[in-house]
Amino acid sequence: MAAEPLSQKEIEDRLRELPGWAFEEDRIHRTYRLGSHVAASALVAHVAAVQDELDHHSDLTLGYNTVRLSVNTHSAGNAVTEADFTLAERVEALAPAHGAH
Ligand SMILES: C[C@H](O)[C@H](O)[C@H]1CNC2=NC(N)=NC(=O)C2=N1
Repeated sequence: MAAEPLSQKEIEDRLRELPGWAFEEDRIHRTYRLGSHVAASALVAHVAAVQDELDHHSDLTLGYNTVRLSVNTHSAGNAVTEADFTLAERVEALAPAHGAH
């Protein structure tokens, strides 16, 4: 199934429902802050499992107490698609249980 790039307006509308997420350079991204490095690592492991489940993978960056996700859809010519927002919503749903904000 070919993923369709979302329009600029669709991206802006979807981002309004996702505080903390932003669009930049053809990607959507968010940085989460956590209470410790181990907590941040646990979030990375959880996100990695969801990404394999969805077969959709962000660039996932672990810092000392931060986790950054940056994603677009390679198969859509590196444009932002519905699949990127599906991943963002899944991560938003699981992040609070890790103490991420
Ligand atoms: C073969 C496999 O389905 C593809 O490589 C998947 C894997 N993860 C992916 N992740 C992202 N972000 N974009 C893709 O197009 C993509 N394609």
